[in-house]
Amino acid sequence: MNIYFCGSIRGGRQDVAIYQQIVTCLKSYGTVLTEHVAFPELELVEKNLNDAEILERDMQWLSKAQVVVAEVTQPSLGVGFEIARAITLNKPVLCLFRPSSGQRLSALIRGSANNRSFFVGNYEQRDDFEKFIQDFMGYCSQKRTV
Ligand SMILES: O=c1[nH]c(=O)n([C@H]2C[C@H](O)[C@@H](COP(=O)(O)O)O2)cc1CO
Repeated sequence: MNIYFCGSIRGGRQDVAIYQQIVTCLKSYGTVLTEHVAFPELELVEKNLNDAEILERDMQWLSKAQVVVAEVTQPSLGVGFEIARAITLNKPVLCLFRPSSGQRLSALIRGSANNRSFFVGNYEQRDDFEKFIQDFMGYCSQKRTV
C-alpha cells in the first residue's frame, strides 16, 4: 500500500513531532511516499529542488498513492491543495485534527466528510489517531478487494 502523508511545512512546523508519530504508525501499513514531511531537518532534503520540482514530485507521488492521510491541525495551503487533488483523483482521505489546539478546522475540510471516501478524526492522544488509522486502513483494504 502506497500512503501519501500530508502535514504543514511552510504553514508552520509546530506539530512536526506528531507528524513523526503518525508516519511511524503509517509505516506499519505500507510505504509512506512523503516521509520527508515528518523530518525535522526538512530543508536539507528539499534544498536541491525548486518549488515547481517539489510540486511535480509530490503530484507524481499522489497519483501513485492508494490512500491519503493528512494531519490538518496546523492550517496549510499546501495540505489543503493536496487534499483537494486527492478528492479529484478519487483517493480515500483521512484527516486527523486535534481540537485541543484551539484551531478551528476549515468548513471545507470538515464538510467534506462522508464516511465513505473522506473521513475526519478528532484526536488528542496517540491511541486515538492509531485507532482512526487502523479503521481507515482496514476499510480501504476491504474496498480494494471487492
Ligand atoms: O518543501 C515542501 N515539500 C513538500 O513536499 N510540500 C508538500 C507536502 C506537505 O504535505 C505540504 C505542505 O504545504 P505547505 O508548505 O504549504 O504547508 O506540501 C511542501 C513544501 C513547501 O511548501
